[in-house]
Amino acid sequence: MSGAVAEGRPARPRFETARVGTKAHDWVQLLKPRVISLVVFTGAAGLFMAPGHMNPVIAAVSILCICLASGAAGAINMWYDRDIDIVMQRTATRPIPGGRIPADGTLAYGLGLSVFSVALMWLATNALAAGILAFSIFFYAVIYTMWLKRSTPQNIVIGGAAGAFPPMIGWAAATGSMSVMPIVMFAIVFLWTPPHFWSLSLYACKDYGRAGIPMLPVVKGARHTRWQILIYTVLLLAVSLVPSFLRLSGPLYTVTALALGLGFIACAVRVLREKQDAGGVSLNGDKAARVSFRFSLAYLFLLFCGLLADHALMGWLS
Ligand code: HEM
Ligand SMILES: CC(C)=CCC/C(C)=C/CC/C(C)=C/COP(=O)(O)OP(=O)(O)O
Repeated sequence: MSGAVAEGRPARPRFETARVGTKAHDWVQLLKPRVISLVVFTGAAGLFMAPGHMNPVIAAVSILCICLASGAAGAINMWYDRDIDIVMQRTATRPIPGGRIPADGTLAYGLGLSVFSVALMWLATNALAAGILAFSIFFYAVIYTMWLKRSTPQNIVIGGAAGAFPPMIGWAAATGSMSVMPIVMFAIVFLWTPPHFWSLSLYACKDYGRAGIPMLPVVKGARHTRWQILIYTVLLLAVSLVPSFLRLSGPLYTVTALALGLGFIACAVRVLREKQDAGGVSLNGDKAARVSFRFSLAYLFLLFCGLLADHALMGWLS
């Protein structure tokens, strides 16, 4: 089965698909390693925030499982999306559209790693962690990639849940149970995903239009997307302060969340005020949106660093 290409889509443009790196490098690229790095960090943060002491070897295996599962889901995503990746400039040189890795091999690789990571998580920790891990793979590979991505401009709002599960998986691996803290961490990543992705989509909009993907700027326009980015950064600031209101974290985290949240809102305001035409399209090469996308990555990393540092400090002081 392959992802259906919408009828009437323009013939694929010619992009540079020259060989990039080695075969081993290509197999690693199928896992979306740079995205994994942040996914794994949020999973590890969930694990380290959990109460009690976890055997360090089991902790390392749990983090490895999140890494492999996230990569597996990324490989299945690349297998299914091979028909649209080839028409988008940003993705045209990926291993499958570049003709360097066969599609069937990618599917087998993704499915194999999925089964392996879930089974290993179950053996090493518990059924709850393995269950949420399996559901995350399913959510990203099937619900987001095969269904929502091609059918609704709310694709990444709902689909963003897939990338928000890792803190819950980390916590479940450490405790075998669920609690308010990992659910708040889930909510933070969930609300972070729209401004993260829509910032990028503002300057990758032509690519998505060409591929027939109903991303928000393609369907509702750039101006609507700019407002949505601002709305979500405000919601994100509010939710990021929940651990402080519930007294689950201390002043170090509160200051970090406030500073980063206000910084992200400032980025969103700059995106909104960017020099633009009547349709909201930037006249400035989407400079503000590029800054906002880069800030989103720093935001999530530093916010969770703040949470961990605060947790360590409170433990040390008590
Ligand atoms: C449905 C949810 C999400 C969507 C649609 C999305 C989309 C994207 C896209 C299209 C890129 C550019 C990748 C490229 O050019 O190859 C990107 C980059 C990135 N995303 Fe996301 N993302 C989502 C969720 C997440 C989550 C949950 C995380 C981690 C917690 C994350 C971390 C990253 C990182 C670290 C990069 C930079 C990769 C690089 O430097 O090449 N994303 N995202
Ligand atoms: C534990 C586990 C399974 C976690 C899953 C985490 C995860 C990989 C979340 C989604 C991140 C992402 C890069 C989405 C983009 O997909 P896209 O298809 O819209 O982007 P593309 O056009 O670059 O392929």
